[in-house]
Amino acid sequence: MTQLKPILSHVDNIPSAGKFKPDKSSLYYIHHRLRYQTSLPKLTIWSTIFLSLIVFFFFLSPPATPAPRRGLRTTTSYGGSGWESRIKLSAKPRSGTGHTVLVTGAAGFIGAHASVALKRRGDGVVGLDNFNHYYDITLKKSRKSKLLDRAGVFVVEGDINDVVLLRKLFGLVHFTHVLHLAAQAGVRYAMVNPNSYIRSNIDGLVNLLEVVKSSIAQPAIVWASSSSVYGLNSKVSFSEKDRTDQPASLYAATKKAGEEIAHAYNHIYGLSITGLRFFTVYGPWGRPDMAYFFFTKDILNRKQISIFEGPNHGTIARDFTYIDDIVKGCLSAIDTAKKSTGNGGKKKGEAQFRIINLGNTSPVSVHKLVSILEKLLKVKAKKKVVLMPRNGDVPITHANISLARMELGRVLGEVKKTSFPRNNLAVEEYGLMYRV
Ligand SMILES: O=C(O)[C@H]1O[C@H](OP(=O)(O)OP(=O)(O)OC[C@H]2O[C@@H](n3ccc(=O)[nH]c3=O)[C@H](O)[C@@H]2O)[C@H](O)[C@@H](O)[C@@H]1O
Repeated sequence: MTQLKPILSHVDNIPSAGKFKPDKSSLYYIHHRLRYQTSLPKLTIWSTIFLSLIVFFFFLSPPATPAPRRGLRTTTSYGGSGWESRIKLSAKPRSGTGHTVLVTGAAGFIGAHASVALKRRGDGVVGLDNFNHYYDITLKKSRKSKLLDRAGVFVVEGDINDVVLLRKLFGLVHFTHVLHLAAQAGVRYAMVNPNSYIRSNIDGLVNLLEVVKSSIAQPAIVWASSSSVYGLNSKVSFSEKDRTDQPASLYAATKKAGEEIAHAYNHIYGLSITGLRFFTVYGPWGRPDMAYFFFTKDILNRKQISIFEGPNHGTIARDFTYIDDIVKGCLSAIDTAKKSTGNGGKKKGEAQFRIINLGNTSPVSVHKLVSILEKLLKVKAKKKVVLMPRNGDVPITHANISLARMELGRVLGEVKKTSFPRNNLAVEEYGLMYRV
């Protein structure tokens, strides 16, 4: 500051040109000033040429990134009459008695199967999916083009955290139900990317419930919870009455939090909500992060697989549940869901609140899973038995589905006890990955 001040005051005291006998430092200043003044026209010319060149090359070259498509990603570009009419068409049930269902996570494993089943039986369906990169996006795109498009289900590419989009959808269509399956799945990945679980399973859920509760005709909600909420519970089989306050992973904790959040919205706003606790769902078009899927791939590629074991060679087992049974459970939950009692954010009376297990009721050990795969693939697996890492897994899951049988009656009566896998699914799925 002390050095700056004299310099600045000197500059301030420069008189106008001509009446002034410059000292050395003033000369220096004037020299620069003159140079600047004389080079100004030149600078202007060069700048104009330079800018023209930029503009010329900008129009000549192709865009580095594609322009945002209408109705996708950015909230400002949603809409357009074409986009809206496709949504309305997809939302239209075949008959007056059909439901109109918004399926979130429609390009996901369970979402795609459930959307197609709803559409095929005559319900109106609009899908919503953010096509994130948790696993190979080509699989999601293939589910869309080969299952959903063919069945006539329009999928909006967007996020459940996008409130503007959600409001737009609820303004366009009077959904009778929301089948909320969009979530960050996977037990072990929660240690890699914990925030994605909060974003999808907590923030996303709350955003959706906020929009649903404010809508004029509140739809009933059926959503995906998880068997993982039983956590460290050691009592089998798992009944809905058992404790669920000891999650073993952040994933499980977010699903449990979801159940509590759902209860609050049911209590305050009269939203009809059914949470389905899915037990390790498998089948065609399944998720590549699940053991049956990557075991198949690795066995075929002669790569070593790790089989988890508990302490003292304890068996690790899962109540693997076939996708068709889960889809039946979802549809039945929709059919038996009572209407929400509120509208526009106001509760008019008590509303239905359910939490229901959906599982096969016959746990299969990981060893058994691998031996079934070996038999089907006709390849001996390179197995390495390792102590189950403490990264969210639990030793065993086993569903008690008495409540499902009671509540979902008609449809779940058909759930058969299946041997695992019911057919050559894992192999089919592997083939599928290579066709996409
Ligand atoms: O039912 C559920 O609630 C959960 O089911 C699955 O989670 P998980 O049962 O862990 O399914 P996989 O990841 O396919 O694992 C199946 C079995 O293989 C075991 N495993 C996994 C990976 C591995 O390398 N080795 C191994 O032995 C696991 O411990 C587990 O017993 C899903 O990934 C979750 O999204 C879902 O919520």
